[in-house]
Amino acid sequence: MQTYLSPAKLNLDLRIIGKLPNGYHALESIFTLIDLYDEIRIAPRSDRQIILHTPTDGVPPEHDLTVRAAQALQNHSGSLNGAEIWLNKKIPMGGGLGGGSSNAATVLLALNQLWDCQFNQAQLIDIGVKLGADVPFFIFGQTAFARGVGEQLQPIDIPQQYYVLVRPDEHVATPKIFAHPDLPRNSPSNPNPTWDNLQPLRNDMQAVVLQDYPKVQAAFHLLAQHGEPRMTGSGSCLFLPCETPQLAAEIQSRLPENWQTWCVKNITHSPLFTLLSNR
Ligand SMILES: C[C@@](CO)(OP(=O)(O)O)[C@H](O)COP(=O)(O)OP(=O)(O)OC[C@H]1O[C@@H](n2ccc(N)nc2=O)[C@H](O)[C@@H]1O
Ligand SMILES: Nc1ncnc2c1ncn2[C@@H]1O[C@H](COP(=O)(O)OP(=O)(O)O)[C@@H](O)[C@H]1O
Repeated sequence: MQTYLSPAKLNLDLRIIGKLPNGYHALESIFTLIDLYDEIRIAPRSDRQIILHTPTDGVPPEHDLTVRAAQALQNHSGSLNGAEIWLNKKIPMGGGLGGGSSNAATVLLALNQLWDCQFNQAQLIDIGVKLGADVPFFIFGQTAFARGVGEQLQPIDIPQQYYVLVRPDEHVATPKIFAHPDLPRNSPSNPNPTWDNLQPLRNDMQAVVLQDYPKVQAAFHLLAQHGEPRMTGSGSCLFLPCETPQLAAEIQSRLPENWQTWCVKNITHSPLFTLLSNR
């Protein structure tokens, strides 16, 4: 049985450029993968049952994005197969790291191969976006500039970076931030995005989160003593870019011991990239 690594993401830059007809916000964002992974083992079954052997606290198995992704693929392909799934979660949930979306993308890519569905990348993205706005990026599987709600993707070159990643002890409700009256919603669109012309990088959701969540603000100010931290997605995780892994480790060692912290780096491609033979 194969083990698949399901990576986390950071939004290195995130701008809100307007609203879409369906009320969702139109975003432009640099997404990168980082080397913090959940592990997923999958064994195909010859009946249609989908069994998650390792439910996560607080997530009923039928709501788990691994199960929902497998069911979505069954529905779209008409496959008569099923799957047994084991999920070892290491990516904190609800922190803007996209773990659930990554798990969904991993299951779609793996079962597309194991069930021989032969969907190409664009077809899997169409199936995936209905499970969550970040799923298309994880199927795309490489550093990307995203538009729309995150489903229009193009590759973008970015430098190798190391990050101190911090999970403040606070849960930020994404819908509340998108509905916030003070959220900026009119950043100009960038027709030709590059790493250089997007400087200085920013996250349009950050100011309202810092304003409303004191623990995120406190973590931000402490990290700011060592560099220029930013928030990923709608938070609450913060990352501090560092030029070397040594510097990241040294800064991490000076942070309060009761904080949840990691030293991570960006990776150019997902470990799942090779599963898409039919790009
Ligand atoms: C902000 C981002 C950036 O990567 O990441 P996360 O913080 O979730 O990791 C995503 O766009 C998060 O998209 P997604 O994960 O699908 O958001 P959900 O929690 O499902 O959205 C909750 C609610 O936020 C609003 N919403 C969401 C996305 C969007 N582009 N515009 C919106 O207005 C909608 O009202 C939606 O019902
Ligand atoms: N396999 C899964 N892993 C993580 N979260 C999941 C999963 N399945 C369902 N969820 C739900 O999705 C929510 C968002 O999770 P996640 O993608 O990790 O965070 P975020 O959207 O902040 O990046 C979780 O709070 C949880 O309720």
